[in-house]
Amino acid sequence: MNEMTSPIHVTSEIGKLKTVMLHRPGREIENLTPDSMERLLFDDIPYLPIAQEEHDFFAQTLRDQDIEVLYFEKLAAEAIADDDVCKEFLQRMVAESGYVAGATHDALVEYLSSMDRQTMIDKIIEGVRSNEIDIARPDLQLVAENQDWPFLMDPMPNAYFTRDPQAAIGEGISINRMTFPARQRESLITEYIINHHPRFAGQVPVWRSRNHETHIEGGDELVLSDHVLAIGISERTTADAIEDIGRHLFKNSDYDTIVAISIPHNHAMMHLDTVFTMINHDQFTVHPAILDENGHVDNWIVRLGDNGKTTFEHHTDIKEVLKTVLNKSEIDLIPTGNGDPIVAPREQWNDGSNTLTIAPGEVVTYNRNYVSNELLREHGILVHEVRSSELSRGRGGPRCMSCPLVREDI
Ligand SMILES: NC(=[NH2+])NCCC[C@H](N)C(=O)O
Repeated sequence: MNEMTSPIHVTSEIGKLKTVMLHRPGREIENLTPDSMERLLFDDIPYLPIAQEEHDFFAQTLRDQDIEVLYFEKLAAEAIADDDVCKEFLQRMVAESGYVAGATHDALVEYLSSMDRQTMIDKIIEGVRSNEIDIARPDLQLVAENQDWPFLMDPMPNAYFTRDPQAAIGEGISINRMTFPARQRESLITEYIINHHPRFAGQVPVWRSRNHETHIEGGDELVLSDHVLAIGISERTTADAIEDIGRHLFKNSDYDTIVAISIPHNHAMMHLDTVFTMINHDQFTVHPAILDENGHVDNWIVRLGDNGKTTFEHHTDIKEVLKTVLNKSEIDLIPTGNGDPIVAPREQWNDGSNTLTIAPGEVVTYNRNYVSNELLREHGILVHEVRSSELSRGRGGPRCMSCPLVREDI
């Protein structure tokens, strides 16, 4: 199958983007509080109406480039159109929210079942407050555990970072086991979209499902070419998960090489794509803080050896590794914030390295990172800037906020 017939087709980070999945931030954002935001992986509370304006501007910027924009929440509502599928989905969603059976479980299922499909999905993402439903005979869980917590079902404020719960690779997808409870239910929604939405059902190989103990997130999964991936070993992605997805890809797809890159395990750099992105055939952005004084970073080339086992080779010179695996004579690594000791960390914090490439040498970035943007232009890149005051408070930029589903081959 090729990009014309397959619902998913992503053989690079840079091929002309044709179809992308976004989520428009909704009332889940207004369910953040100072007490919950850290656990919900936010550093501040965005002002929703402006965040939505900014997000609409982002979506329109993509549409203006002839990119088809699909919305996660809409696909989800369509995926559960069938009554039995919807029932099963609700059962699993409420269970993963902490209620396997009992009065609270029953009340939540009944409450959500009374809504039309779109309202139901929006509500699940928004979260359900304790005072929204009357539970006549509370169960032990409600009485003993939920006293001080205002939610029966937690909001999913990170849903607008559609990059992470899944990643399109070739004609297939990885449906990700997320690291933190704050995000784990997002990929349950993905699972229903892939298994039940008519656009995808039965047509998309799943390279790795969310039924795993070790985790991997889309922000760490970079598709460098039609046979090479780069995957971050990070706060969110374990080496075990990388080898696991490698075993499946090496056997069942054209992918034969993974460059596993070790990055610091911290909140500012939670995924590889916050410090390293591909923007052209031979150009990358890189945050200088992941490199040592020689410009090196620990990385391993993972391949398939004899007898179905993976092999790995340790390297440090990432430039040389990229030249080898991509078969290029030169690689241009463009430092975030021009490598300045103040500008680089400041702009990285607001996703100055998190570029979404929409065609070779053409990217979408946040307008606030003006030093990095200027530098990209000096390196010959065409930059579309989008508004970023409120969206950036969730620690994600244009790459995090988008899940490419179809790109042209390069
Ligand atoms: N691909 C990315 N870098 N995504 C950023 C996600 C940010 C989100 N608040 C989280 O911590 O999960």
